[in-house]
Amino acid sequence: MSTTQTPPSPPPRLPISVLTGFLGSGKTTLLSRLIRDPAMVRTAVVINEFGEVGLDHLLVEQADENTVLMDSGCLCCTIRSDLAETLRDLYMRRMRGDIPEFDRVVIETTGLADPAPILHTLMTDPLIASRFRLDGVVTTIDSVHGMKQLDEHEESLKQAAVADRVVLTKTDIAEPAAVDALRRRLHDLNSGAVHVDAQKDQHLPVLLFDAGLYNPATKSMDVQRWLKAEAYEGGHGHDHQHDHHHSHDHCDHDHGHCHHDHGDAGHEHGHGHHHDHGHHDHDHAHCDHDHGHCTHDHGHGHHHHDVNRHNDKISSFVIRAEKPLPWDALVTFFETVAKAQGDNILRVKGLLNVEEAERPIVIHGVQHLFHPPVQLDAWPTQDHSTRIVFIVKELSRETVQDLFDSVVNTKAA
Ligand SMILES: Nc1nc2c(ncn2[C@@H]2O[C@H](COP(=O)(O)OP(=O)(O)OP(=O)(O)O)[C@@H](O)[C@H]2O)c(=O)[nH]1
Repeated sequence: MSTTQTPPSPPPRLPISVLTGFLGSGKTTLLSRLIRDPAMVRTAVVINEFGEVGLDHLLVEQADENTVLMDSGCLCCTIRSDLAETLRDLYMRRMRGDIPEFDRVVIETTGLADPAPILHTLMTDPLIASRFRLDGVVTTIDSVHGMKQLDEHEESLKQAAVADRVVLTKTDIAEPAAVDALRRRLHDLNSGAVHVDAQKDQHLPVLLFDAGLYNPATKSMDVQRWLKAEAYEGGHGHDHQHDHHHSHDHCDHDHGHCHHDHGDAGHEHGHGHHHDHGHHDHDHAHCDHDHGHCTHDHGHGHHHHDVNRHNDKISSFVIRAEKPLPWDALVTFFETVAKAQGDNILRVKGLLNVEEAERPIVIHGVQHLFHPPVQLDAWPTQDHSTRIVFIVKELSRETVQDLFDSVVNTKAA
């Protein structure tokens, strides 16, 4: 057989990272740092306006009025009429050779954007979905105002809830106790996200990108790193292992808090400092609550997302089943949950043990839309249970679990 008979394989889909975050939370500041970084070579960054990232002295070449090349090798382009058109256009110009080849895209969203429709576009527009894949959502959170924004703006909550990477900004000007309280709240909202500190962390491109299922470092599907079911179930130990160097001390810090809360909280309150801003009083209230809650978690080995200490409408949990499940039943479950609760489901990620399949199956959904399932080569660990992570709004774990039990009938398992 000659190799010429092999049909050409489709070009690999380019990873897209969506950068979101509330108004003024530091997206542009983060981007202007990123585009100067040599590790951003062969990255196309879609920004709202050139002016805001201060490109002038870094500019190497202007490809056209919408696109410039930086001396870091990063390509910057401004958004055209809408995101879908911008991406299609970018891809075509890359194909034609009008602009340098790029291997990755980063998209800046506007501060008030609900990320779900953006993720929707990426998944449903046929031309986009066949050429790009969502690598991950990066969300900037303002350490000074973030707590208040989470309280008052649902978009801010959603942005934090769907994040794969949470970037805490302005930690240089926020009270350490407020930053800690914010970290704990973010951990409760979405415990699988890796936390990055915009002020302290170096090597941002490495920390922020390659959050998806495919791990370019190992050239394989890294489902453990991506799914992080243990983190959503409150299993702290596992998370550390799989966060590897990316999460380093911040994530340790997060988790450490739940263990050391008593001491830390005592310390924070004992000092009675920083009542200079109104919102700090507010933070303290959160801290008090945190303190008690963590005791509860550890004392009972309880899943801490069930009771949301902030009354956030958003929560995350894992549905788990030990025995292999019939594919039909799983499909019915996903269809039913999507139909009944699609608007309340922000993200679903799952590793499935399917009766009819020899190997594990991975699914990934945003609201009522699901990516085509992917079959892995092997189970990542000895644990062959089905684990489905749900990040939801105004939807209880019981509702989803009941539906799962009634459709998939695992109660006896
Ligand atoms: N001290 C400090 N200031 C920061 C940090 N990050 C951002 N800022 C400042 O916060 C303000 C808002 O930052 P931007 O980067 O413009 O925020 P943005 O999210 O792009 O804002 P919008 O485009 O309005 O949504 C600017 O004055 C920044 O200089 C940080 O880590 N520390």
